[in-house]
Amino acid sequence: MDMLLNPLNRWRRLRDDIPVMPGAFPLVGHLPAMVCDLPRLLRRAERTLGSHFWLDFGPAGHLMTCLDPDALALLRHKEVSSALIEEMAPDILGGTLVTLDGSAHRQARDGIKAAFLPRGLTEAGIGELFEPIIRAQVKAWRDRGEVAILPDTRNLMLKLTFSLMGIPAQDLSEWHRKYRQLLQLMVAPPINLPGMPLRRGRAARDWIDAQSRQFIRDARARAARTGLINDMVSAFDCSDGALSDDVLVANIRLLLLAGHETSASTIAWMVIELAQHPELWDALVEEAQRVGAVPTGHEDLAQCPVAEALFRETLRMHPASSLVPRRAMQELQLGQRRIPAGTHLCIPLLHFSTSPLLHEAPDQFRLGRWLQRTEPIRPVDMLQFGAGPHVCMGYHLVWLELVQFSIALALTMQEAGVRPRLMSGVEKGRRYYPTAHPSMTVRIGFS
Ligand code: HEM
Repeated sequence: MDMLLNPLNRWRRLRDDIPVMPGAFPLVGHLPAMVCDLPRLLRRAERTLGSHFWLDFGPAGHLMTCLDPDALALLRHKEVSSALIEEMAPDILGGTLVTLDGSAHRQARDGIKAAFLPRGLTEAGIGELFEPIIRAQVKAWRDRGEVAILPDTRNLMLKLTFSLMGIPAQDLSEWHRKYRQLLQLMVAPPINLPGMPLRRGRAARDWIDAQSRQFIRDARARAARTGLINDMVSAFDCSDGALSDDVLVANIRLLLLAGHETSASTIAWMVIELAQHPELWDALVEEAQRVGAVPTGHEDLAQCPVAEALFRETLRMHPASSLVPRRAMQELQLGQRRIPAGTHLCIPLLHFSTSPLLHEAPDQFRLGRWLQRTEPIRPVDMLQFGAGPHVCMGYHLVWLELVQFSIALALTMQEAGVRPRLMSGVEKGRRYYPTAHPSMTVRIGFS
């Protein structure tokens, strides 16, 4: 960690009476430590400064980070705005519904949300659409015998996301490259020169948006085609000009991005955990053999409690969205502190997801905490998806695809008499921000 903090920035300062975490670098602030070892940064800040402190997000400025569980209530607070997200990532998320508040947000969300609820997913036959794609991917892994897991789950998620949206899966490797460049904008230094991440990221955003405009034109030309883009275009065209094509393009960009990185990382972690816990693999195989086929409808998911527990525990231990930004619109009480109006806030989902205040033995990967519970899932049990008006729209979709994936993996590998095995270390190279994911080099063998 010491290497990731600036040794020349040691003095303690206060802003609005709240301590600023020392160790920020010029231009990039605490971003190096946030990207490479966020848990340790948060632990150190808590130990030395208490539950409220400022982190320096480089170009995005300082965000007041709160480790008191009261911070979770900010996600539902009427006087807390999401507009800060647009200021922090204008090139990636500008104009998307995740940055809007109040009725503007509701209007944009209403146009899409039904398609992501269990009924919408079932009516559109998403489970049936995904099943052969997932099956083909795990069969390819079985045949190859060993894979670099994250690049492969990203590839799988891109295929699934494209099929969901109704986009033909062409140029997947080019899309991957553009995604990586786009995401770099979240941590890019503000230097707009050729070859720099900022310049490359903006070019990637323009490329992705140009593709989306073409998809929209195609959807309008062939209105009978199915897929989410078609539904979105129809909903937007019915809004009598209230919603422009720019909004549509921005929200397609959001959906392509939101559904890709986060789910790919979660699936990769799921396989890594299965490779590290042979007893969990055995329990999953037993369940897969009992159900006998990959489930396709939401109503079938209840038959797969082990796979569901695996989905929930993987996300609890490895939440893909680690930090959520907000702005206080008026003075707020947060834990023991008064927070002035206008304060930029950071809600560390990663911290709460693995907090002993919310979970017994939080560092242990235990399916039992889900399998043995008798009460229904509460919002705090799925905080990895946020909460309140902006709660993730992809929750039911991710649940479906992760259960489908784990059952398909267990059936395919069991038939071949093999199981997943970890072929490399997992700690080196893992990342926590802007999205959390395992190292690109983690390898899994099937033998
Ligand atoms: C493991 C996978 C995923 C995780 C951990 C995750 C996490 C999150 C979180 C934390 C938020 C709230 C952001 C905020 O409050 O500022 C969010 C919002 C959102 N997510 Fe997800 N997400 C996942 C997958 C997906 C998928 C598959 C889709 C769709 C294809 C999706 C679509 C969205 C959208 C559209 C929003 C914005 C909702 C709004 O602002 O009203 N997500 N997600």
